[in-house]
Amino acid sequence: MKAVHFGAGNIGLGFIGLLLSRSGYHVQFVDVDEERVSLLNSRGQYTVTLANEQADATVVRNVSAINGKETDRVAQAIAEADIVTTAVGVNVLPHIAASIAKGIELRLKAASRPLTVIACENAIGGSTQLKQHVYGHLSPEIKERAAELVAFPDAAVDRIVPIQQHEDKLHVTVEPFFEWVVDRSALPQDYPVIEGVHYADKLGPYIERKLFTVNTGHCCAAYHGYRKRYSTIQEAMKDEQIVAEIRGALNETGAVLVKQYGFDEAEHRKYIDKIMDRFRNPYLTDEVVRVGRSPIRKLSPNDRLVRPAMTAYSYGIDVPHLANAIAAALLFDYEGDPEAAQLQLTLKEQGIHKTLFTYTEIPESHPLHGQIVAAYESLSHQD
Ligand SMILES: NC(=O)c1ccc[n+]([C@@H]2O[C@H](COP(=O)([O-])OP(=O)(O)OC[C@H]3O[C@@H](n4cnc5c(N)ncnc54)[C@H](O)[C@@H]3O)[C@@H](O)[C@H]2O)c1
Ligand SMILES: O=P(O)(O)OC[C@@H](O)[C@@H](O)[C@H](O)[C@H](O)CO
Repeated sequence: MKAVHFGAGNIGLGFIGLLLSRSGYHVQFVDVDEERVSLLNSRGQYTVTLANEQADATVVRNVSAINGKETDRVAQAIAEADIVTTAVGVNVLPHIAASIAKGIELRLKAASRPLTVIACENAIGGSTQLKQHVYGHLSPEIKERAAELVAFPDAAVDRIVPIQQHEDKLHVTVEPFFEWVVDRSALPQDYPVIEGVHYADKLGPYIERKLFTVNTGHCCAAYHGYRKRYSTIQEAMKDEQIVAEIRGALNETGAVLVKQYGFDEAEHRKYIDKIMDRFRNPYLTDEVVRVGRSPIRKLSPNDRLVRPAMTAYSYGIDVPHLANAIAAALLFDYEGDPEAAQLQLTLKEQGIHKTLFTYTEIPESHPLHGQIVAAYESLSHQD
C-alpha cells in the first residue's frame, strides 16, 4: 500500500506519517525542504519520541521523499498511491494543488482506480478547500471522472507537536495524546483504512469542538503569553491570570458548542480540563510564537476566535474573554512572523477599526466590534 504525504514537518512526521506507516503504508513524503528530503531518502526511517516520563520512542520505517519542485515525480507517485494526505498549512494548499491535479489526471488516464485525499490542516473543511483548488487545474472531462473516483473527506487532527529542538532534523518529539477524525460520509465503501483513525458520519461537531477548544485555548495562551513576555506555553500556563483568560474563553466557546451540537455539559468540562493539562505537559517546550503564528489566519472569520465569538453573540452569550483574546492577537507584533508584521503595518496605517474589519469582517456597527476595540485599548495600556 502506498501513501503520498505533503509536508514532512512536525505533524507530518510526528503524527500522519507515523500512523500511515504503522498501518502498513509505504509513506512517500513530499516537501520543499531539500535537507529533509535527502535525509528521508538516505535513511528510509526516522524516530518519534513521546513527551512522557519514559520518553518512549518509535522508529518509523518504510518511508522515502520527493522534492515538491519535481512535479512530474510527485504526479507519478500520486498516480500510483492508495491515499494522499497533507499537513503543510491551509494557506499552502493552493500551491500543492497543481501537482495533485497532475497526479489525478495521470492516474485517471491510465485506469479507474479510486483515490482518497485528506487535508490534515487546522481548518474547517480543509479537504473541501483542497478539492476546489485541485479542480481549478482539471479539464471538465477529468473533473467528471474525478467526481466519481476521487474522495476528499474533511478531517480533524489533534496532537501537539512543537518546533523541534533535536540536532537530528528528522527526530520529532510529540505529545502522547492524538485524535484523527475523518468524515466517512465522503468516502466510498471500500476506502483504505488507517489504524488509529476514527471514521465519523458527521465531522462538524468534531472539527468545531477541536478547533474551538484546543486551538482557541492554545492561541489565548500564546497571545496573552506573548503580551506578558513568556516564551513558552508551559511558562504561560503557570500564570493564573492567563489561565483564567483561557478558561473564560473556553467556557464561552463551550457554551456555543453545547448549544449548537448538544454535547453533554459535564463531559465538555472534562474535555476542557484535559486540554488545559495537555498545554501544561512539562515534557514539551512549545514556543508561544509557534502557537500564535499566522495571526491573520487565526483572526479570519471562520477560524478559532471570530467564528465562535460571532456564533455566541447570535445565541445571546456574552464573550468578554474571546474579545480579550482577539485584542491580544491584534497586539501580537512578533517580527519573525510575516503575518504579524503585516497586521502591525495595517494597524499603523489604517487604525484599529479598519484593521479589525479587514481581517475579522466584524463591521463597526456590530456590538462585538466596539467590545474588541475597548479590550484592545485596555490591553495596550497594560503592556
Ligand atoms: N504542530 C501541531 O501541533 C499541529 C497539530 C495539528 C494540526 N497541525 C496543522 O498541520 C499543518 C502543518 O503544521 P506543522 O506544525 O507540521 O508545520 P511545519 O511547518 O512543521 O510543517 C509544514 C511542512 O510543510 C512543508 N511545505 C511548505 N510548503 C510546501 C510545499 N509547497 N510543498 C510541500 N511541502 C511544503 C514545510 O517545508 C514543512 O516541512 C498546519 O495546518 C497545522 O495547523 C499542526
Ligand atoms: O497550527 P496552527 O497555527 O493552526 O495552531 C497552532 C497550534 O494551536 C496547533 O498547531 C496545535 O498545536 C494543534 O492544533 C494541536 O492539535
